Amino acid sequence: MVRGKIRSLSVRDVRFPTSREQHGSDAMHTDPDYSAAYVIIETDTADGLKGYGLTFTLGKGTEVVVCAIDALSTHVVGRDLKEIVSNFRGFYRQLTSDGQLRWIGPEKGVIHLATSAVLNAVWDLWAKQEGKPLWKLLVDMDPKQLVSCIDFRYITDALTEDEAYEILKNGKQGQKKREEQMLKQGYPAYTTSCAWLGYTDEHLSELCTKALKEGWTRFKVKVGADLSDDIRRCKLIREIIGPNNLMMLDANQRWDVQEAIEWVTKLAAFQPLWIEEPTSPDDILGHATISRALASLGIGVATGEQCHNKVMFKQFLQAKALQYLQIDSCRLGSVNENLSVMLMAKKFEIPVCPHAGGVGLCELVQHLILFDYICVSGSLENRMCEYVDHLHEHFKYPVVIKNAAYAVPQEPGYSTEMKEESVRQYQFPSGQVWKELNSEQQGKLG
Ligand SMILES: C[C@H](O)[C@@H](O)[C@@H](O)[C@H](O)C(=O)O
Ligand SMILES: [Mg+2]
Repeated sequence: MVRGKIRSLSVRDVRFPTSREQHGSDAMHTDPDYSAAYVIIETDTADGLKGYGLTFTLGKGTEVVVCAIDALSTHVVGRDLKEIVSNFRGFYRQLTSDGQLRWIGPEKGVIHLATSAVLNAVWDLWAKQEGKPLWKLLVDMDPKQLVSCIDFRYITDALTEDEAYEILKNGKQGQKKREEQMLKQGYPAYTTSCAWLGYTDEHLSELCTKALKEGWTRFKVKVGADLSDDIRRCKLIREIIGPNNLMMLDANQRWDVQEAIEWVTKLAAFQPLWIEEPTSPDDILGHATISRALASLGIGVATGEQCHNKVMFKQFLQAKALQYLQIDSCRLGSVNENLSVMLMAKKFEIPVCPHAGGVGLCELVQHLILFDYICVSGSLENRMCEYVDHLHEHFKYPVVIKNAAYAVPQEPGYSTEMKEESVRQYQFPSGQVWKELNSEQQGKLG
């Protein structure tokens, strides 16, 4: 049973020097240090359970998010957990409507990433207190209660509370069977680990060959910086993976609208399933234009990792501007806002294929996509969840991949807890790893 008053909220700046080996590199983020603003909430109960939450960031951005989390903590500390979850919509509204802080959002950018980290910690704690993994907490919840976690303000023209309730009620049909199926076979995944933009051809060939042997059948390739490089790399990968496996492309917002159409048309011969983030993540009509232009080539548009809230997703759906919707567990306002987006996607019949990777994103989003399959979409058609093979060793309950699918997590909580030793080592700038990198740098300079 949910219990206790929140006694403290602390936040740490944890960074991993992934840029040194070009892990995570793409056409716009050439030196990403995968990082997390990592939140811990403690209660006054004697059970010792804590809530862990995070949001994914890159290097320097983390310190700004940490400040925003500190600023939000006044809404959390001193609050009764039962009171929060029994009016979760109200609590969400309170966090996102702070009369002063909303000016630096609202519901977007740094302040929204901070909101997500805080709420992720609350969901983790709630699931732990119930003794269930988060996906199971959601699956077992009554549709009325699920709906009560969602703030419908700004989306009722696309999805009303009654419609959301209907979708969830209908989703009950066959739920047990789908849950068992997931426990047996896991949720299908694709890999992005083989073809970061900064990898050499040799390295990506090695990684692709190895991934194929491990049973991967779906591969994402970074593109967008140089057309002749893209043609060479896509050709190489298509040759390795063969004609029947899936290839997806990701340009990370590099192009203008017309440029995107022309560039992707030149890559069409390699039969990509989608082009991800072809242009600015805010350009809904631009994405719609690209979608229309590429439809006859059989290439869809995917986006969402930097789609900052449910209003944006609503418009993407209304404008038919995406064919694959990529929710993100840490960019949207936690489970609450992700629920609303999954339900809108169901109504508009668009498959949800979550963004993952980074640090912790796979750990978190696996819970959401399991819920989506079991209770909302009920379908695996055109659906898969991203997987990236980095930094899982720092989590207490890391994701498990079996036969290119996410094995269903069993431990109570949202899989957000990091190993204390990792947090200590990688905390910026005082952790041992950063101290050593810093003195190495000083040595080079001196
Ligand atoms: C900077 C990051 O690694 C991004 O390149 C990454 O999130 C990527 O867009 C993805 O789809 O996984
Ligand atoms: Mg991407």
